[in-house]
Amino acid sequence: MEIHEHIIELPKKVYVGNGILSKLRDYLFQLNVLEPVLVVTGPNVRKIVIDEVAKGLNEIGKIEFIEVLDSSIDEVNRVEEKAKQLNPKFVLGIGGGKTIDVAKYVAYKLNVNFISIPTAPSHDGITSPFASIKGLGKPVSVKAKMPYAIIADINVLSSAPRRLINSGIGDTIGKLVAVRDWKLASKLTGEYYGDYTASLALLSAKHALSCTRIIHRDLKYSVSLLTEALISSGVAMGMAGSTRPASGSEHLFAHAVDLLQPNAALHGELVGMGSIIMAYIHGINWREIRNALDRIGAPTTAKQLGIPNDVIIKALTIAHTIRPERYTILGDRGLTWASAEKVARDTGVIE
Ligand SMILES: NC(=O)C1=CN([C@@H]2O[C@H](COP(=O)(O)OP(=O)(O)OC[C@H]3O[C@@H](n4cnc5c(N)ncnc54)[C@H](OP(=O)(O)O)[C@@H]3O)[C@@H](O)[C@H]2O)C=CC1
Ligand SMILES: O=C(CO)COP(=O)(O)O
Ligand SMILES: [Zn+2]
Repeated sequence: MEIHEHIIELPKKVYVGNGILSKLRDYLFQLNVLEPVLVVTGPNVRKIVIDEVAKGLNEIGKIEFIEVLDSSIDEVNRVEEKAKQLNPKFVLGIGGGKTIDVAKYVAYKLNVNFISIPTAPSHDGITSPFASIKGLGKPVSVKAKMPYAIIADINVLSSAPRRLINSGIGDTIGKLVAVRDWKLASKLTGEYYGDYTASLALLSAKHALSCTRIIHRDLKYSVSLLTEALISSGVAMGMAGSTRPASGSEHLFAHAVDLLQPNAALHGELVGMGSIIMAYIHGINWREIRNALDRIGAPTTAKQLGIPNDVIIKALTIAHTIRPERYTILGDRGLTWASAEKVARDTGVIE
């Protein structure tokens, strides 16, 4: 068997627990965080966590905050300009996926340490060495910095709006399809398939499925399970050196919808919906995925998201063009309009 040559990137420390943001100061000392520090956050998040964060950062020394509105290259450039003036030793990203991506990408460009402090369990970029930046020419993620450390406060994460929590479940359930696509590609094209990283991604998906059964009675425990699943999916990406274990045809559908109708839905919501359709095409248990998403109130129909049927069908017909180098069940030619309409109707995604 040929040995695949690769570099494994992993975070140095991962702190997970209830109310641990109050110990931010201690963690930063443990991590030898040196000033100046640039804190990248978002306008909503800043209001929610600012007091706790400010307390923790008080004794560090020179700190500056910057708020980002989206994960566009323009926002990256703005944060980078600020960073160049400050010359930070550490960049902290505090917020949802977009904020973390911008912070992570700027830290990568300037080669400074990055600490990931998620405030919503909505995506697996919490730990991955990749960032989704809009305006770089492709709707998919690019190489960025593996977080030096992650501080995941379950109190904060479980207080996030339920829609964001559900979205993280959708992003994670997507791995059931992504791993299928990867295995298929390895059989058809000879692409390297990493058994270990694929298993890790699948394990995350299985735990996300369990979350859908227990979240009604134990939100905090479910969010802690989900957070670990998101972290280990990110670790799978770091080990694989690519997002392959975590992103297949279900993500291509999500990226395609995002291109056709930007901001129509959260990333994980579209991934969840894409997973239903792609599982159907793979011939695996798509009903289990749909039922799991229904159970938690995550969207399983285009109507729930206010997305017109034509957008869903068009997205399915262009999904294979989004990342042609990554083979999936959609093949090289993708779906015709008629077959896209049929799969979307058969799965109940469109009426
Ligand atoms: N790098 C990677 O490997 C991955 C990247 N992604 C990317 O992540 C992004 C999706 O992230 P997602 O988090 O879903 O969306 P956003 O980052 O857009 O966050 C959605 C909203 O939630 C708010 N928010 C965050 N935390 C809280 C909280 N605790 N309470 C109240 N509001 C909160 C944010 O506020 P505010 O306005 O303050 O930001 C924002 O308005 C996509 O761009 C996707 O491509 C997804 C998966 C993997
Ligand atoms: O969202 C991701 C993993 O959940 C990253 O996927 P992409 O590489 O397709 O952007
Ligand atoms: Zn994703």
